Amino acid sequence: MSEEPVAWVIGGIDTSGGAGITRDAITLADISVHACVLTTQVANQSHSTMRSASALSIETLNAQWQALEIELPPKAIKIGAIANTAQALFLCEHVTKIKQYKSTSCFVVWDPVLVSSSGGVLSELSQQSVDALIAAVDIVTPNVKELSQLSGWPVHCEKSLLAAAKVLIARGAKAVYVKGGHAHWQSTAIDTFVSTHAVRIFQQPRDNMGNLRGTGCMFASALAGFVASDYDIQDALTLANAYLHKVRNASLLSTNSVCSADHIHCAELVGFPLTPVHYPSVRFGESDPIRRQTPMHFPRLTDTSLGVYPVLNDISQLEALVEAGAVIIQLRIKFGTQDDKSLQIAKAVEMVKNTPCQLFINDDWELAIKHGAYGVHLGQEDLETANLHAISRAGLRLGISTHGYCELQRIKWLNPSYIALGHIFPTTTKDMPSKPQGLDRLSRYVRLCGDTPTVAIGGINLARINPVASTGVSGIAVVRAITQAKDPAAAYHNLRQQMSGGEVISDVIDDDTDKVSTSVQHGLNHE
Ligand SMILES: Cc1ncc(COP(=O)(O)OP(=O)(O)O)c(N)n1
Ligand SMILES: Cc1nc(C(=O)O)sc1CCOP(=O)(O)O
Ligand SMILES: [Mg+2]
Repeated sequence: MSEEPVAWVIGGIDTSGGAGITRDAITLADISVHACVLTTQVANQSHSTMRSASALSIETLNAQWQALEIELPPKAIKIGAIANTAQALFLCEHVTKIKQYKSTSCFVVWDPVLVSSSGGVLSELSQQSVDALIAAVDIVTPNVKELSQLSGWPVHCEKSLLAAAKVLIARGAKAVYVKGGHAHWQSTAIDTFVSTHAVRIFQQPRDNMGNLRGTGCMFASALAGFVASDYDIQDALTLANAYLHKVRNASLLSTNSVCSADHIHCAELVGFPLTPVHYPSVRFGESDPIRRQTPMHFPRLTDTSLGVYPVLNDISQLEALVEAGAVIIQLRIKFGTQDDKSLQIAKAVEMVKNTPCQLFINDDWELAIKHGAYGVHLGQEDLETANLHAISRAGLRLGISTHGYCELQRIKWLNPSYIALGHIFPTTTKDMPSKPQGLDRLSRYVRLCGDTPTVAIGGINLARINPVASTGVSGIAVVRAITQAKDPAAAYHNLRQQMSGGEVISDVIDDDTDKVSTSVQHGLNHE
């Protein structure tokens, strides 16, 4: 059996290979996802014309479904062209069932291909079957024209686009992602995600779009593939958007594409998007609070070789760690009155005065300004309420938490002093709504941050610190590994030593960080 996650693609065969399930399978292979293909119809077409299309029977569609269901269950399904109402109702019923009885969840994308990119009408579905399908799947990915057809509303500007997407939500859609590639009113390429509780706007420079076929298929199959690879929906959308941008760039640059005929391009294989240039900038809704004003810049860090970054619950361990040589320390006081916090922050600022230690205050940005701290650390939720201009005007540095591609691409707008990347391993210090990222993702995030210093956080201890350091992060933040140590300064010293090449016992992701840490500590003591 394949080690790769499995995604099913259900749709038409485009005989030219430019779009349809052939293109879906190529896209999934390009991002290391195993594709199972179920055919709804055969569309006899070249890149420029469609001659005819013949639908497969429900029996044949069902036979394909049954052949796969037990042995190759999908983590995600991408549905493309559906030939007729009977097929739409079949898919509705089976998607609903597979989502109900599967122990692992199955994410379903419907790319509502109503007209082929070579100009042919691919399907006419009854309103009832369209509505049922919209409500059965997890996300619908129309372009502007398809959104207008599905919603029955004219779409001619951002406002009407949002209104039409909300019409689909009101009809039972869980989420809609509108591809703005051909939206004539946009000067940049803007894709809009609308769900029952969130709006995300993805923006790319408008490249010369060329005549690349199958981009809708590629986006939706890449989205299914990234969800099958365990990315959450907003990260999968960010990655699929970046993947498409990379495909477009590569395909238009290519001069020897064998598919290039009459200026119609076939997509190049490009693999996982790794470089910042392919990634969209992201806004959390039309009125994202961090976009209230022009792009901001926070002061650079004085020393960017951060090393071990102790995150302390109060000031009791601060002096010892400053003396141990910590280049950066965070005061993260979660309990107590404002008066008590104010007192501790004032004392902390005094304690690091005339030392090289860069002191960050977590959350309490007003107290940090009041007492003249070096910097402030804020999470995504804190950004909704903090006065970023006040922090910037006061000359404080800003560190920001992120937990994946989407948040990372959102906060780049602020040009923070450092970007925190978490949580890398399981942690018991706080409840995390997201999954642990692991080392491979961490390496990729570090690359995406470019010149901005990075900090890894979450479940890092003596056993794990060396592989974390190998990813190239500028700093490694720890809470328990220092605050729960008998001798915090010695723990800091050991972590720093291990970071630069000591023995590594294990790189397992488990929830037993303290045990691993203790066993390595003993190992070092015996040396
Ligand atoms: C270095 C570093 N990274 C992440 C965090 C977490 O910040 P936030 O998401 O605001 O959560 P709280 O710390 O406030 O619980 C951090 N504090 N430091
Ligand atoms: C405070 C915090 N923020 C995280 C994030 O991912 O944003 S993880 C985390 C807890 C880190 O604690 P420990 O080193 O004890 O695992
Ligand atoms: Mg916070």
